[in-house]
Amino acid sequence: MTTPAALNGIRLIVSLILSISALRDWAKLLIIGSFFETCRRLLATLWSSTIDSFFLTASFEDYDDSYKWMMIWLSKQPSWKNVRNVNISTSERYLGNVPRSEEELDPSGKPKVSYLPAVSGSYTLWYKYTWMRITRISEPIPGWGPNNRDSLTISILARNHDILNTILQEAKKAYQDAQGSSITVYVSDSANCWRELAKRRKRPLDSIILDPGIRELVVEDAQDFLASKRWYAERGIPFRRGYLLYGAPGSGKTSLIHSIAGELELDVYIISLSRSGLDDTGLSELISDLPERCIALMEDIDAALHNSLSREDPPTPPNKSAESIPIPSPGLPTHTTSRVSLSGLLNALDGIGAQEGRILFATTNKYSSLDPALCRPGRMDLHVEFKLASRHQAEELFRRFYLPSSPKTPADDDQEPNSNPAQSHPNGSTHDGGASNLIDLGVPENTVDSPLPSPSACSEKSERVAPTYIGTRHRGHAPKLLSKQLSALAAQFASAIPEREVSMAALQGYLMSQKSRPLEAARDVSTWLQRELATKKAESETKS
Ligand SMILES: Nc1ncnc2c1ncn2[C@@H]1O[C@H](COP(=O)(O)OP(=O)(O)OP(=O)(O)O)[C@@H](O)[C@H]1O
Repeated sequence: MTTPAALNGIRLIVSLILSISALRDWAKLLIIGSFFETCRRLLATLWSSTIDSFFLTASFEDYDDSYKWMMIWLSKQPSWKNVRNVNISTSERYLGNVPRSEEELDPSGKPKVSYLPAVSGSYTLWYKYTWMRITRISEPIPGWGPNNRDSLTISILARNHDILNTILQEAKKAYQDAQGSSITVYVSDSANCWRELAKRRKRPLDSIILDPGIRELVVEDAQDFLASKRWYAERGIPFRRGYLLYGAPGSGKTSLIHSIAGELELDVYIISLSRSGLDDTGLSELISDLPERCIALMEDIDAALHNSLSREDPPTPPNKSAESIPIPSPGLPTHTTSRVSLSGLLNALDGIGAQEGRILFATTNKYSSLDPALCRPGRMDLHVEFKLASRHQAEELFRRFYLPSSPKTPADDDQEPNSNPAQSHPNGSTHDGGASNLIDLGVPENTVDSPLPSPSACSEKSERVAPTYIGTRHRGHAPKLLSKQLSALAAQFASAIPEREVSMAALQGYLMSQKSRPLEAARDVSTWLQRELATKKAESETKS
């Protein structure tokens, strides 16, 4: 209870304080200030709740695919082109590395410029009679040095989510349409996280020329597997499938896997067992982070075995620095200090089965050197052998290589001027009247490029100094051949190829050297072949 004496005391103190004029002024200031601050806060709350009820705000972070959707969508907006202060970009990075369609490329094949929101810029845009504000912010990521994280914020003057949903659907579709023609390839980084390496155009399956039935065997098996999820679940069998493609180098193993990925619309995750710093735990992490439907690819698994895998955890090699260990396969890290053990790999492969719908592809050139435990069903269910080129493959490769890329005109079928290329003029022009312009190789006789000219061969007997080079030059396009001519040339080419002696990659390399000269390609293949086989023999003698 407050006694009257205490009340009198308080009253006395207050009147004493108020009697000091400065204190009185401060009190007034305090009250007025508080009043205005309260009003300001009220107004701010009112404003933000008004904004919230009229505006929709959505944020997109650059680590999420939706950011790429929006960037693509924005770059395609007609009204966006009128915006001032934009970033001009020809880089694929901001647009998710999606391959551009033909309309988005300039005549030289380079991407046309894209207008992108400038960093720290705000823009207003009209879309379907709706006003919106777009802000792009770039902020440093703490602890990641100069790396920045981008985000895009879109505020739309709308009461409900319909317009945002429409934009998102449209943006996603634009992205997927662009992606429809490509597959994404991922690799793991040193922190054992998957990161996008590249987008690759889908390779048509029929461009992989194998012995009859092989391509269909693998593709149909994979298709059937993906469609059998329930079958596996009902029987309690882990929903997994492993393919081991083995055989000659350059026979199309990797190409087939990428092509199948395109056919099945699956992304490819490259697991490099020989990656520096990778150990059993890291491998399990990587595998458990794979998405539900994808292709996990382990290339040259024998090289990884040879270099880094053992039954037990391998000891650190004495007196041998990580840098001195050779690289097992191209495109992968240059040095290996991988500490993956075979048992770790086997466990990880079984772990793959625990996840739904993953397909594992492994390739090797040394089938016999693989541990039987690795190859057993359940880990590698289907083993497919890839051999050196057969005559059939050589013929098909030739046919595809010189197939005209422009659409076939009816005139091609109507005019069949000279179906026997052996009768054509040595320089490639035919002598049959009206259709002679269909084949005009435009090269003088005896000007066949050597596929791998020695530097000295390239630089000799020329008055002006000829460029010195190794490799084959890329020259123009082949003349248009009629289908009969193409078949005859392909047969002539294939008849010179011995069964299973050279790889498809070597044949492709030879045809590249004759890119615009199909007649010479068929005519001179024997000469090239002799050289090729002699080189191979010399190489194998050096090895043994
Ligand atoms: N069967 C084939 N059909 C079409 N092209 C082929 C075929 N085999 C190889 N090639 C061509 O040869 C090149 C190398 O092929 P790829 O990398 O697929 O061979 P690989 O068997 O995986 O070789 P490696 O075992 O050395 O990795 C590619 O450019 C590919 O186009």
